Order: sequence, then structure tokens, then C-alpha cells
Amino acid sequence: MSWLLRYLLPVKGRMLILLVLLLAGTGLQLVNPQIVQRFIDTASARGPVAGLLGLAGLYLVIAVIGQIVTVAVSYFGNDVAWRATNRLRADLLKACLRLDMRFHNLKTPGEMIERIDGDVTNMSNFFAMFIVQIVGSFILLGGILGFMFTVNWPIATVMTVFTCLSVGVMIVIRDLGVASSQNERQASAALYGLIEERIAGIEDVQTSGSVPYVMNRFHAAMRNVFLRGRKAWMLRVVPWNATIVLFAIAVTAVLLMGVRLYVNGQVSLGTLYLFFQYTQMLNEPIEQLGNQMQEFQRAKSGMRRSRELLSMRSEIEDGTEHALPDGALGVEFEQVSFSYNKGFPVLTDISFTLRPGERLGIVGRTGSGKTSISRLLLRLYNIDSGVIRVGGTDIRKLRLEALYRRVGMVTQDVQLFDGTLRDNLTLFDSRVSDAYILETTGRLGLRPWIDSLPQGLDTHLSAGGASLSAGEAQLFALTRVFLTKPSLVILDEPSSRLDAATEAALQTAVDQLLEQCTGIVIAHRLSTLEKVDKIMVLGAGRILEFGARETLARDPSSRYAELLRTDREEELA
Ligand SMILES: Nc1ncnc2c1ncn2[C@@H]1O[C@H](COP(=O)(O)OP(=O)(O)OP(=O)(O)O)[C@@H](O)[C@H]1O
Repeated sequence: MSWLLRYLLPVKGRMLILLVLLLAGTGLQLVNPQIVQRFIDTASARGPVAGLLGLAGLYLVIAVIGQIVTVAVSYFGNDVAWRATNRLRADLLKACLRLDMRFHNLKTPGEMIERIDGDVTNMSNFFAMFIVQIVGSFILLGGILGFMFTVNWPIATVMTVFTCLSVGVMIVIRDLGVASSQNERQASAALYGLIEERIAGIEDVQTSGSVPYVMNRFHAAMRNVFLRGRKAWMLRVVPWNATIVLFAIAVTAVLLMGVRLYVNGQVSLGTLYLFFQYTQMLNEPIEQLGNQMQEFQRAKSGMRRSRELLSMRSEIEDGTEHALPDGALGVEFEQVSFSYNKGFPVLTDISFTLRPGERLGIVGRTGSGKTSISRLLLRLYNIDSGVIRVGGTDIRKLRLEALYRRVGMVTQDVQLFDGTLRDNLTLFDSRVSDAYILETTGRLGLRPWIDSLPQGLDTHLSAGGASLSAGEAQLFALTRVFLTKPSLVILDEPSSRLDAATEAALQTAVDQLLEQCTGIVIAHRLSTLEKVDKIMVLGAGRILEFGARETLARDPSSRYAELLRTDREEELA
């Protein structure tokens, strides 16, 4: 409840309006049967027609106002629900964006969408209506029973017993469907994960002819959602069904007692109608309570999942220091060991130093750990042991923001965001001027491409990357890093997708960039590394060789020299 209140407190004014409207609606509901009672009694006593018409008119006016109040309740209910749940959605998204890569490696984007939006949508009705309707239902019940006690206490007692029994049954079995509702949400999240994954890999799915296979998996996931959903629904409706049986017994008892009183002349026909009508009306708040109980079970499973997500902490704790020396930044790895999964070391005992402004080329076989080193430098993962220093400061002590502001990385995968070309190049930083963008793109050879676009920097790019060729996307990513004027730059296979001419242009630009900052270049092709100062040869997560490039190249027994020889032979072949 305290958690719920945190989201409802900011909308307390609207909640209050909702409550007042609900009370007004409840009052109107209680009044109308009494008007009908008077109408019947006046009519049976052959009272004046004008009086009857007046009662009928009053009934109509109250009925119309009642409808208006119902519409207003629905409007404010939805309004409150959206406002409160949007806050929760924002909190969930923020929590999700702050979680570390180990978490994200295990979750598909589709699953996260379902958790941030699907679960919350399931809670929205609960948010809007739960407190209000529970309070409203109890007030209506109290009003009906209270009035009945003033008219006929034996019947009121029967109705009270029935009400207490119904509410008691619901309270006792209220948690029945929670676990299975949680399972239902889980299955639904898995289904979304599957759809997202397959649509993201649509090219592979289509070209490998695996549409039938995907459909098969999809049907299996749908079946799972259906089976779990059915079970959850069955368990949720049990409390409600129990009250229907109780209600039928109560109506029968009240009618029998009422008819007996009428036959004995103890009550008028109008009062008999009132008994009947109020017993019928008891059903409504009890049904509301039952519905809310169902919503509650559904919402509770969503709430559990949301609270679980909100309580998760990223393994990457932000540091406190934010001062780094001006200019190029030195890098130091001291006995660094790292594993993605416990027991499977990816990097072991990595130690090396790069002075400010130095350029390091990392080579090694596929899977030797080159990219992992760059990820560690950006603190995407915590290391198992050792220390990494950037600009002389342990990166664990640095504010992440300070680190990201000074370190740039170009990876093999380029992510485009929905926005203009300018937004994508500056990553939505409006302080970067167009002149600077154009000058930088000119240096990188992207200018002819930008000039060929009808709207230049204002051209809209779609998210994902479909609007750029792989090579363009890579040039694009380099430009992005250039624009941030980094003090340390990591280039992961920067020219892997470029043709020879573009690569030459790019190489000049990279050289210019590396002149201003410290650089780490990860490359498969040794030609990319001609300008670097030092070389690191990695093998199975260990440094096999580290030293000045010139020295290693000249030493025929070095691994680097051997790599150069094989590279040349391959080129000749
Ligand atoms: N997210 C991850 N979770 C678990 N293991 C991973 C993850 N990323 C990489 N690995 C493993 O870590 C090892 C090193 O991977 P890394 O990407 O650093 O190698 P690399 O030298 O950059 O390879 P390549 O030249 O192919 O890019 C590999 O065995 C890889 O399977």
C-alpha cells in the first residue's frame, strides 16, 4: 500500500474529486429506490396524479444526474490511472536503463517492453479505481444496510450476514490467483521477447527460410500464454463465483421473508419493492469488490515484478571523483582479470601502461578478448580483480559521467536513433554548431554524402540503421566520436566495412584524431596499425606480447613480426 501511495500521492487532488463523485453517485443510487417505493405506495393508495408525475420527474432527473456522475467517475478514473502509471513507467524505464550489461545480456528488449509497459497497463485500472471503488463499495453497502435496519431489522440482519460472508470469502481467497497471474505475465513477456528477437533478425529469418520454424516457436509460446492465462483467470474468478452462489441464497431468503410480511399486511407493496431493490443493489458493490479483487490479483503480480525491477541494483556503482587532467589521458591496467560468467575467465592478469597521447594497437585472434578490454575501459562491466586507471584515477572512483565525457568509442555496431542527421551526429547535443559538424564531416569524407541528401543535416533518419550502408554507418560513428573531442578514443575495427578509397580517407582522419588524444585501436588488419606507437598481442585473454611497434616489427622472432609476415603472404596470395 505504501508503494501504491507513492504513485497516488501526486494525484491526490484528482483522487479526492473522484471520491466525491463516487459518494455523490452512491447517494443518488440509494435515493432512487425510495422514490419508486413512494410512487408505488401513492399509486396503490390511488393518490393524486400530479404527485405521481412529480415523483416520476424526480426519478428521471436523479437518473440523468447519476449517469453524468458515472461518466465523470470514468473520466477521472482513467485520468488518475494514466498519470500514476506513467510515473511508474518512467521509473521502470530509468531503472532498466541504469542496470548493468550483465542484466541486459540476459533479457531481450521485448521482455523489457512487456515489463515496463505490459505489467503497468495491467495495473492501471487497479491504480485508478481500487481505493476509490473499495471505499465507494463499502459506503454503498453501509448505506443500504443502515437504511434497511430502520425499515425491518430481521431482513437487514439476513442481508448483513450475507454481505459479511461474501466479503469474508473474498478476503480469504484473495491471493489465490496471484502466483498464476505472475506466471501468465512471465509467459507473455517471453512471447514478446520471441517476437522482438525474430523481427530484429528478419533478414536471417527470411533468407534461411525459417519462417515456418519461427511460427512453430510462436505457436508454442502463444499456447503457453493461453494455458497459463486460462489457469490464472480460473483462479481469479473463483472468489467472484462464490459470491454469486451466496447472493442467490440471500435474494431467496429476503424475498421469502418480505412476501410473508406483505401477505400478513405488515409492510406495504412499496416497501416490499424496496426490500427487493436494495437486495439487488447489494449485488453491485459486492460484485465491484469481487472485480477489484480480481484486478488486485492481477495488479499484485505486476507489482511484484515491477518492484523486483525497481529494487535491482546495477553492479556498476557510480564514483565520486570528477576531475581528470586536461588533454590526452593516460591508461593503466594493473593485473586486471575479468569474466562475464563466474568460472570462465575472459581476461587474465592484464597489465600495461599507455602514456598520454600514445597510441596502442591491439591484435589477436577472434575471441581473444580485444573488445572486452574496451568494454572494461568504459566500465560497462566491473572487473574481478586488479585496477584500471584513466588519467591516473581508478575508474571505479570516477563519476561515470566524467569518464564518458572524456572517452569515446567506435564499435563495430552503430546504433542510429529516430531523429535528424544532426541529432544523430551530435547525439542530441544542441551545443555543437553546424559549422563544426560540416567541417568534421568534410575531413572524414562524409561531406559528399551529406550534400547529396535533399535536406542535409535536417534529413530524418529512422532508428535501427536501415537508412545507412554499413560503411556509411561506420564513418558516421567515427564522426560522432570526433565531435565529442575525446581525450581517449577506442576504435574497435574502425575500417572493417570500408572500401580501399574510403579507408584511406578515413585513415587520414583517424590519424588526425589520434594526434590530439590517447588512442586504442583494435584491428584485424595490420595495415590499420601503421601509425600506432605500441602493439599488444592478445591470446586467450592474456597478453602474449607488448612493446613498441617499431621494435617488435624489427625483431624477427616477435609474434607481431610473424603476424606481419603472414599478413603480407596473404596479401600476395
Ligand atoms: N556478453 C558476453 N557474455 C559472455 N561472454 C562473452 C560476452 N561477450 C564476449 N564474450 C566472450 O568473451 C570472449 C572474448 O570476447 P571478445 O569480444 O572480447 O573477443 P574479441 O577478441 O574482441 O573477438 P573479435 O575479434 O571476434 O571481435 C569470447 O570467448 C566471447 O565468447
